[in-house]
Amino acid sequence: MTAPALSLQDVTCTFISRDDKTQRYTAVRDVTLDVAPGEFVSVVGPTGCGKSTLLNVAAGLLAPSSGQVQVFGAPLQGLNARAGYMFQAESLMPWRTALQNVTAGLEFRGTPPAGARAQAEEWLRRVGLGGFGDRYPHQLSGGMRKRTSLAQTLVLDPDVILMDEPFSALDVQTRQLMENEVLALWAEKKKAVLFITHDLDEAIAMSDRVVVMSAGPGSHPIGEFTIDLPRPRDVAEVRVTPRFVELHQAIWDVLREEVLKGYRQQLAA
Ligand SMILES: Nc1ncnc2c1ncn2[C@@H]1O[C@H](COP(=O)(O)OP(=O)(O)OP(=O)(O)O)[C@@H](O)[C@H]1O
Repeated sequence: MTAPALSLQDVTCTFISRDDKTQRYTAVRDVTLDVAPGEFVSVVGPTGCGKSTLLNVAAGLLAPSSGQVQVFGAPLQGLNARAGYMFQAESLMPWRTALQNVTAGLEFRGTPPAGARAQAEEWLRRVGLGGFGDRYPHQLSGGMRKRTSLAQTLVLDPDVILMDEPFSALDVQTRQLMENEVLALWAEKKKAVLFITHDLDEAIAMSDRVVVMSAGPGSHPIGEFTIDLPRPRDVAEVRVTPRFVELHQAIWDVLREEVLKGYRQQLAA
């Protein structure tokens, strides 16, 4: 049996409160989650339940308080060199052009400049920004900046792609375009994807599997659903199919109570 591309095993993350050092908060507890090579898995859950924490653990940016992480069967130590990470926030350097932003990671890796430039140009073209390499981030629309970030992530050819609500800042139409583009790129290369979102529609439309997290503290998976919708998918069209509606209903039945719990906790805080 092939090892999972990413495997979180009994991962617990406890933080020390910034205001009161005697206070501890366990964001996630005993989380076990695998992503197979080529599999697209989404994690949904109420706000503040620890989704970003899990992604940070998978990226090797945060060491779990207990439990372990394996990447293609090997224990993760330090940064996850086989993973590419796409954040919710802007990740572009404003003083570099789109092309220079995409080449940055390759240069850092030591790719010779001509090769780095050729690969970056190819990726900008693939994300639909062929003629925009010389623009600075402030000269690009929000969607174009996201496309540049996507090229910046994919140019490094990561085996595992970690995405933390990458399109939440976009308008609905641009978002759906980007979701379809990501699915098309993913279908070409079939990398393992761990995708964090609070949007259940997005999770179902994109994924092979949706994992539902409970509200915190001590958040953990409470449901797992295989998304058997045929591919290739158009994220807008698939949402109106009877099977999508059925899956949405089944997942929402599990998620609803957790979202309400999370909301009450936020109000109390
Ligand atoms: N470095 C830290 N120190 C202290 N507490 C933290 C730290 N990082 C996260 N937390 C807490 O852990 C919990 C989980 O945070 P996290 O950002 O992972 O949740 P999330 O599910 O991604 O939230 P959202 O959906 O709102 O983006 C939150 O209560 C947060 O305040």
